[in-house]
Amino acid sequence: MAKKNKVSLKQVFKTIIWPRRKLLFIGLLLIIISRAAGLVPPWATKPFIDDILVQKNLSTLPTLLLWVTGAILIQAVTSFLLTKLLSVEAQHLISVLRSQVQKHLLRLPTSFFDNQKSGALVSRVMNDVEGVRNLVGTGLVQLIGGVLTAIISVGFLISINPWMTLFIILPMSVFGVITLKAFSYIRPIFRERGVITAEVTGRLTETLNGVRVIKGFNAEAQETKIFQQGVDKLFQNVKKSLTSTSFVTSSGTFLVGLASVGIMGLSGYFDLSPGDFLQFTMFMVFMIAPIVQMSNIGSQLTEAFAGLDRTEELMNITPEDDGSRSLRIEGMKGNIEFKNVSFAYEEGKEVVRNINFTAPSGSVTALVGTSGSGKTTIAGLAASFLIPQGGKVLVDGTDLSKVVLESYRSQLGVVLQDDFLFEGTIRENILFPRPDATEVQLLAAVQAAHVNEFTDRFEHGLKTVIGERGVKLSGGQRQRIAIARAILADPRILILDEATSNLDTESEALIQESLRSLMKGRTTFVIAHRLSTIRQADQILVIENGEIAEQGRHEELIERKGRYFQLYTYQARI
Ligand SMILES: Nc1ncnc2c1ncn2[C@@H]1O[C@H](COP(=O)(O)OP(=O)(O)OP(=O)(O)O)[C@@H](O)[C@H]1O
Repeated sequence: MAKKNKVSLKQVFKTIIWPRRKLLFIGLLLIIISRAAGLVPPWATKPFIDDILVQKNLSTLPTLLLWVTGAILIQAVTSFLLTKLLSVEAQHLISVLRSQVQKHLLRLPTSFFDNQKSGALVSRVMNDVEGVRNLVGTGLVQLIGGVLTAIISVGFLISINPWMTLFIILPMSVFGVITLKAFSYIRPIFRERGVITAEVTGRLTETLNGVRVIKGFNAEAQETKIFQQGVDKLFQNVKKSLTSTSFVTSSGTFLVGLASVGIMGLSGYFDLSPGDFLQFTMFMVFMIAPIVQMSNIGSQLTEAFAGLDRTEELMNITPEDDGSRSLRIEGMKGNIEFKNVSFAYEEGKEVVRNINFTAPSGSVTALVGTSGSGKTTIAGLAASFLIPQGGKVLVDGTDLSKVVLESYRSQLGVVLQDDFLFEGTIRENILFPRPDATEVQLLAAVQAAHVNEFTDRFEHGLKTVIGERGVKLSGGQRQRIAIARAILADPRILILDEATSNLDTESEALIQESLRSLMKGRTTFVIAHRLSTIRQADQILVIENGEIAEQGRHEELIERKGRYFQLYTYQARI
């Protein structure tokens, strides 16, 4: 599972900085040029005041103006290039990282998603990696540039007056220590912010998805309260970090002010010329400004690291196909065998046990039983979504837990109760497992699933857009699209969770027919709710408390007058 991870500087350097060393080097070069040019105006103050203003020696004025103008121009051009080069690369990196995280996420086992809010995961994919903008973007380079400018400015300051320089370096060192302390305090706050944002986003997504239930139970006020608590938590977090960042900024301002007061006093004592005084003050500003700026950039970098910490945590979760699976099943027949299978979601709490049965290639196995008896779990085991803790699931005699998932799942089709359809056209939704299918194959699937019976009535036929921005479909129509999709995918093994919703007789008949086309010739596991499906099944497994209570065909089981007979007789629906 997830390790609590803290991204090390070394790691960041190796994976993010080093691969972009050329670009960052150019950035650094640009920043050096820009900062060097930035030093020209303060340097120019001394000759301007002492020679031109005081001595009235105007001959050097044009040269001086030219120098300053040139320096300003260089600064403008370099800052433009810096943004263009580095910010673009930073944004590119963000998109690469987002894709990597999304890809990793999809490789995680379904059990991972059982315990996560989808909105929270969205936030982790989209927001947590944003921070690298500050690492690769101008942030890091500015930081280095700032340090360089500060160092060069100190050199100039010493050349003007070493004692006065010492006087300003002291408060600045205090400031440096305060800043460092503040950042180590802020980093966990930023990390926590990511967690809170994800939580709040997750809850909000759930609220919006479940708006009918919320309204139905008149629970708006309660949801609002929960959301308010969430955003307040976020606010408290931001407040905490704001307090420390503003403390850093204010202490910076105070110490700078203190240094200026000292310089004023000392310049009288050391008897500086007006030009020297102004030059000193300007260089001082040039030394201090980057240090203050560094505190801002520092907080950006801290944020970046906090986000990367969280991304790293996600990336460290072991994917379901972690390389330990090595067998591929070529030309699958689709014989499935459960051998003494047991499974527990939580340690020590087995929900299915001692499951033994064979589902020969092309047969239909109906799973029936009361709610919570373990039907979905057994289907999940057959679908390779779950791995048995005891016993084996064999596919054509091969242990499924050793099979490369992609090689198995490419032969698997899943049609679930509330099968999800994408926002898009009906055509796209059917083509989604097999985008390269031919028109003939598509239309065959459409006909077999009786989708054309309602799409023919639509103006745009199969190209009708469904979902939020399109036509709303009935439950039965959605099911038929899901069935057409599975027919087109043409899997060897099919997992079917039959919808429980009651349909009118005509739709019911159409769906039955569609399902018949779908199941034909495929090894099917159906969590069955309809008697018509159950009657057709080659074998019925009656599941009770995680075990197979009875097994056989409909007629046999009825004759046996056991558990199945009870279910069949006493319940309107199984
Ligand atoms: N992700 C999970 N984590 C922990 N326990 C789970 C999880 N999913 C199911 N269970 C538990 O496992 C048992 C079997 O659940 P399962 O979903 O397989 O039953 P089912 O027969 O399919 O029920 P239903 O007909 O109501 O869908 C139940 O007691 C359920 O609480």
